[in-house]
This record gives sequence, C-alpha cells and structure tokens, in this order.
Amino acid sequence: MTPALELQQVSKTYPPPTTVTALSDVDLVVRRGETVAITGASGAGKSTLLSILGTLERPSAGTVRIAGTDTSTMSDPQLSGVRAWHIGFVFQQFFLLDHLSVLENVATGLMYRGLPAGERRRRAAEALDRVGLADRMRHRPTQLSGGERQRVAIARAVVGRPAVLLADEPTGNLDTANGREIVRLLATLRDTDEDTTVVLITHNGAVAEAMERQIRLQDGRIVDDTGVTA
Ligand SMILES: Nc1ncnc2c1ncn2[C@@H]1O[C@H](COP(=O)(O)OP(=O)(O)OP(=O)(O)O)[C@@H](O)[C@H]1O
Repeated sequence: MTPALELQQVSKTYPPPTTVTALSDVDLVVRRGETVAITGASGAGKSTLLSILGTLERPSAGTVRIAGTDTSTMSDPQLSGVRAWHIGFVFQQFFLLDHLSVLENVATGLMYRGLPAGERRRRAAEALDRVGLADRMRHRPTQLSGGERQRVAIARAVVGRPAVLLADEPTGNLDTANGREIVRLLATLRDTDEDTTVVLITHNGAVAEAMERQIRLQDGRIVDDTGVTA
C-alpha cells in the first residue's frame, strides 16, 4: 500500500543569518494507520521534521511525498489544499479562538472544504461528540479546562477526517492524567477512523511508549527507529 508519508534524503537548512541545518539526509517512511512518536533533545529537529511532514515548511533538499504524491513541484496554494484535505494539526498551545464558541472553533477545521455553514456545524458537532465534548459546544474555550481545550483542538484537527494527524507536544501543557486521556483519545481516533496515521512529538517517555513506533532524532538525523528492522 502507498505509504502515508515518505521522506527521501530530506535536509533543511534555515536561510541566513542563522544558516542552521535542522535536518540532514532524513529518510522516513510512515505507513498508513501507524502511530509514531518523534523524540529527541531540544533543538534536535523534531518540530522542523513535523513541519516538513505537514508541508508547512519546504525542505532545502530531498523529496516529500504525501499519500504517494510528490509535493516538491506543488505551488503554495496546492500545498494549502493538501493540508486542508489530508492533514490535521494539533499543537501544545491549543490555538483556539477565544471569541468563538467551541462548536465554531471546530467548524473552522472545515473552512477550506467548500461546505455550507450548516454542514460544517453538523460535522463539528459530530467531531465534538467523538471527543466526548458534546455537552460543551456552546461554551467558549476560556470556560474549559486544559484537557478539554486540547480535545477541542483535536476535534478541529480531525473534523475533516484527514489521513494524517500531526501533533507537536499535544500533552506538553497538561498534567499526567489529562495527558493520558489525550493519548487514549488519539489512539481511539486511530482505531475508529479508517487508517488515520498519527505522528506526534513528545518529551514524555510514557506518551512515546503509547505509540507503536518511536523515532529518535539527534542533531537533525534519525538515530533510533523502532519501525526499522535490521
Ligand atoms: N525558523 C527558524 N530559523 C532558523 N533556525 C531555526 C528555525 N526553526 C528552528 N531553527 C533551528 O533549527 C534547529 C532545530 O529546531 P527544531 O525546532 O526543529 O528542534 P526541536 O527538536 O523541535 O526542539 P524543541 O524540543 O526545543 O522544540 C534548532 O537549532 C533551531 O534553533
């Protein structure tokens, strides 16, 4: 089957004045439905790798394929389209819009799908039900706990049923119990949605262990990968 994500000889050097090489010659194949943790010290290149997998950043060299399609020749609007249809993002800081209701926040995840507002709201309500927040739809994000806010962010990320969910430290702002809930939720979404691929960055060993595969970065290179058999 076509891999969900494929990097071939990917390097990323940020432009001057910094000229930092954040990734060097990374080869990575993520199969559909895999759950993957990316670990490594601060500055190892984890966020850069996630941004490249999510087409938010372009590599300086190498090839990025999303569901088999080479993204290197795509224009910025085409890449936006790939993100809107295929990729969901979750961040440590939630990034919810406080002036909108929880339901409206989740509906923004369908903004670029060309759906009528009523349909966006219907699907948003369904996604909130899946993350166990059906009774919080009319709340504002500021009226929710940290764990609940992250569940709203996850609902927004998966409302369009993307093939890939990318999460940068999704449990980083949560206590252990709430972090565990979020990891359990991500696993459930993978099991109930068809073949959703989950790639997350974490500094937390227990969160990493909850994923099927662990990849460790050091100085911009993959130094350990439990998904690769010798
Ligand atoms: N926009 C940028 N411009 C220049 N250098 C950058 C930029 N973003 C990241 N870097 C550098 O690239 C390297 C890798 O950064 P990255 O954020 O990918 O690491 P990380 O493993 O996610 O770190 P952390 O765990 O601290 O978030 C670091 O040396 C960082 O300073």
